[in-house]
Amino acid sequence: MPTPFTYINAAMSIDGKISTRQRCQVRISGDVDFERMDELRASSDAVMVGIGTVLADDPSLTVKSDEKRAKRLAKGLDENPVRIVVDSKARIPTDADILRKGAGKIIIAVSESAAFDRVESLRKKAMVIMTGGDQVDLPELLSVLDEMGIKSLMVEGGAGLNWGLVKNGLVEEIYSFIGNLIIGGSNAPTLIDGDGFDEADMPTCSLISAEKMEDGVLLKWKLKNS
Ligand SMILES: NC(=O)c1ccc[n+]([C@@H]2O[C@H](COP(=O)([O-])OP(=O)(O)OC[C@H]3O[C@@H](n4cnc5c(N)ncnc54)[C@H](O)[C@@H]3O)[C@@H](O)[C@H]2O)c1
Ligand SMILES: Nc1nc(=O)c(N)c(NC[C@H](O)[C@H](O)[C@H](O)COP(=O)(O)O)[nH]1
Repeated sequence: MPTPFTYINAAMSIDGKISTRQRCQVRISGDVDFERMDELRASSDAVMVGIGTVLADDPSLTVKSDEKRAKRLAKGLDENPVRIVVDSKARIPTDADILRKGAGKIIIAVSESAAFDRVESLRKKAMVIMTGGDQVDLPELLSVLDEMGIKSLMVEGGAGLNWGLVKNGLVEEIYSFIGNLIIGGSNAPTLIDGDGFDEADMPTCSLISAEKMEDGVLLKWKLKNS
């Protein structure tokens, strides 16, 4: 089944954490990285996050630069990419920034385990795609997105969604900015959490580039998915 070109973009600490043990947002990267992230958003058909990220960070996932939004409009695109939340149980608050801020299509991906009334109230604010029994079926979801014309998909975390996508062999590239701080804590989320791989199943990557950026480094990896 065809799926979009899917890549993860994240910022992590020296010790691989993407936020604190309390799951509080931490400023890991500086303005240069946020500008790069905005460029990626503007050049992608869609941007996706997990519900954990919405509940922790309340992102809007909009393109921040007026110039980049104008460029998208000039190309006949919406000013923002399609914004997608993977939210198996339809837990997203109706006043989440993603539902309130910015123009363009919003998709909430739920599973059959989501409460009917939650799903119905979300339908008033966003398009709802239902896949999977207890959890969203990520391969099926990505295939539906591809059929809808979404050919490039930027994933902005968090740790659980990143795991689900990598485990299913759906991620082609990972861009991680490593900032100059140490967060620590065995319960702080890392770039990829979940159950973890057995050694025989660990995906390997080839390094696309390593670039010094501010007081950190931007690593770009290509996964060798079988
Ligand atoms: N530094 C960064 O670049 C960055 C970016 C995004 C998020 N974060 C941090 O990550 C943390 C959130 O990560 P998280 O792991 O708690 O939440 P998450 O955003 O990864 O969402 C996880 C949720 O996705 C849902 N899900 C549905 N179907 C799934 C499937 N098939 N596989 C996996 N998940 C599925 C589940 O409900 C799961 O609880 C926050 O602390 C946030 O600040 C950091
Ligand atoms: N590149 C990057 N550097 C960081 O230091 C950091 N903490 C994030 N974290 C990503 C996170 O998901 C943010 O919450 C969204 O980038 C916010 O998105 P909005 O501006 O609300 O659209 N990302």
